[in-house]
Amino acid sequence: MTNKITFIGAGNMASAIIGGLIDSGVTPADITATAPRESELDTIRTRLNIQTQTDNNAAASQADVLVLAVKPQIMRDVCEALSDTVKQRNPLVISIAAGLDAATIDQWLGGDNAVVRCMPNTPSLVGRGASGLYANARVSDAQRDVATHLMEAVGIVEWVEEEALLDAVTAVSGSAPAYFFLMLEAMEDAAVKLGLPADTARRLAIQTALGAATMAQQSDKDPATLKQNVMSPGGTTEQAIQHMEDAQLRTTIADAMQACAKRAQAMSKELSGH
Ligand SMILES: NC(=O)C1=CN([C@@H]2O[C@H](COP(=O)(O)OP(=O)(O)OC[C@H]3O[C@@H](n4cnc5c(N)ncnc54)[C@H](O)[C@@H]3O)[C@@H](O)[C@H]2O)C=CC1
Ligand SMILES: O=C(O)[C@@H]1CCC=N1
Repeated sequence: MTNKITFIGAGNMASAIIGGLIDSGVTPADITATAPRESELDTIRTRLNIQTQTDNNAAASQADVLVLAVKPQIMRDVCEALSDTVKQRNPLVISIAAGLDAATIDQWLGGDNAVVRCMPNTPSLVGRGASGLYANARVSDAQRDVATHLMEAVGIVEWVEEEALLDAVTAVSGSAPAYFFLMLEAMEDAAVKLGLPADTARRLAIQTALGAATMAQQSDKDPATLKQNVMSPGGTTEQAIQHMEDAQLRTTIADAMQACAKRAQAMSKELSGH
């Protein structure tokens, strides 16, 4: 990819994506990241050998792709201050901010922009991310490919054709690393109650999660079948799964994901002001 890419914001998500891009062969000199403080930029420049800037407009004036990676609460100020530069340069804009719709980002940037909205997740930090992407009508097929390439540097990419579906993406992948971390916490606690040392329990639970996810990814069998394959009739797993079913774990998960998607919708209204 020969495009010049500018990241507005150089925090966790931006540095994860930049690291992935460099690993996938993008020339570090083609990447610029911005942040208000030199001290933060020093770290990322030394580590990744990219260009850095404290002036967002100077960085955006070079960009073919402009990735907006600041917190949603400051996005309005950041976008409005970039609007003149963006009008002149006309880059592909990719926003990774949670809860801000493409039309709002476009409006804050002055209108008529090609905007891709992306919902990534934190496993992007280790190259195992899952991102949902939505493009507004101004995004060309070539620009879609650029956005796909960019986010595939840190994981898998799934496009949605209706923006509202990004709320479902938030529920199933954006927020979902936390569900699995909760499961790991609970399993470790329970194993300690059964007598195992905490560090042993943690290692076993983490490896099991990794193994189960890898099997689910590599097998041609669906998760229900893989689950059934662990459950010997009259055996131990059957007892555990029956307990989870009786306790309505599926309903709990469905309700939690509904609450997550609902909050994504509400955040969008709060942040965009409509
Ligand atoms: N952490 C997560 O699980 C997910 C985060 N996101 C989104 O990613 C975005 C970034 O999140 P993180 O990287 O976790 O945050 P972070 O706090 O690590 O990074 C934010 C960056 O913005 C910089 N910044 C602050 N003011 C700025 C300004 N005026 N101009 C330029 N840069 C400025 C900060 O110095 C920092 O480098 C957020 O919009 C968040 O909603 C999306 C999905 C998942
Ligand atoms: O909890 C949040 O609001 C953000 C969005 C997805 C993950 N973290």
